[in-house]
Formats: sequence, C-alpha cells, structure tokens
Amino acid sequence: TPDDTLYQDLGARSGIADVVEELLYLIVDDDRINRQFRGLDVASFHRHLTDQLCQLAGGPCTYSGRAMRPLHAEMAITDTEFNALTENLVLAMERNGIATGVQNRLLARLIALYPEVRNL
Ligand code: HEM
Repeated sequence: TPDDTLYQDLGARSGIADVVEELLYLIVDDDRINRQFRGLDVASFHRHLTDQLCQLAGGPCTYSGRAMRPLHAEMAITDTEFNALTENLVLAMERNGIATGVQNRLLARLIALYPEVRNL
C-alpha cells in the first residue's frame, strides 16, 4: 500500500481543496503575481491544482491538467514570483490549521517541480 500519511495529515481531498480555495483568494489580492492569473478558469485551476497536490501527497487522485513545463514556460516566472506563490500557499495552509511540519512536508515535495515551473 502506498504511503498516504501526508495526504491524511492535510485533511484528505477536501482539506486540500479548502487550502487551494484560500490560495486563490490570496492570489487575487497579491499584486506581485495576480497579473499572471488574469482570465483564469478558476474552477478548472482549482480542480487541477487540488488533484495535483492530492497526488503529490500520496492520495488517491490523478492529475489531469496540462504538463507543468510548457504551461508555465510562457509566463517566464521569476524567483520572486515563485516565492510569492509559495508564501501564499503557506499562509493558505496556516489559515486552514495545517501544522507547520505538515506544511513543510508538502513544500519538500513541491520543490521537485521548481525546475519545470521556472523552465530551467
Ligand atoms: C511549485 C509551484 C507550482 C505548481 C505546483 C503549479 C501548478 C499549477 C497547476 C496544477 C496548474 C493548472 C494546470 C491546468 O489546469 O492544466 C497551474 C496553472 C497556472 N499556474 Fe502554476 N504552479 C506553480 C507555480 C506557479 C507560479 C509561481 C505562477 C505565477 C506566479 C503560476 C502561474 C500559473 C497560472 C497563471 C496558471 C493558469 C494558466 C492557465 O490556465 O492558462 N504557477 N499551475
């Protein structure tokens, strides 16, 4: 059986969906990055990011969105923008009562996607 401890600690798919919803509110209010998200299909983004985080955390989800590298390449995302989004994700988890250690376990898995998102 796959290790789904992190998925469970994040509150399963509904807990992750709540974090992603909060993240969306924070993005809209963040002038460092919101211009990148103009015209976003909110429902589709919410579903895809929730599935991706769920899968990364060892949960029973399958990411069905676009590939990370081509999708983000055209945005020419800077380190500052990457860090701003990460900061918002941490705050979104904080607001949903996710413990710091659990937050860091998710961030550790997400950082593996850094080269793809930055197109390095
Ligand atoms: C580890 C970091 C990141 C991950 C895991 C990630 C993940 C994702 C995922 C799963 C989607 C949805 C793809 C789809 O619906 O097909 C997406 C879309 C998007 N991401 Fe990221 N992302 C990251 C970093 C960033 C950063 C730093 C920015 C900009 C500041 C950004 C901007 C966007 C935008 C604007 C879209 C929507 C594109 C569209 O629908 O046309 N992402 N991202």
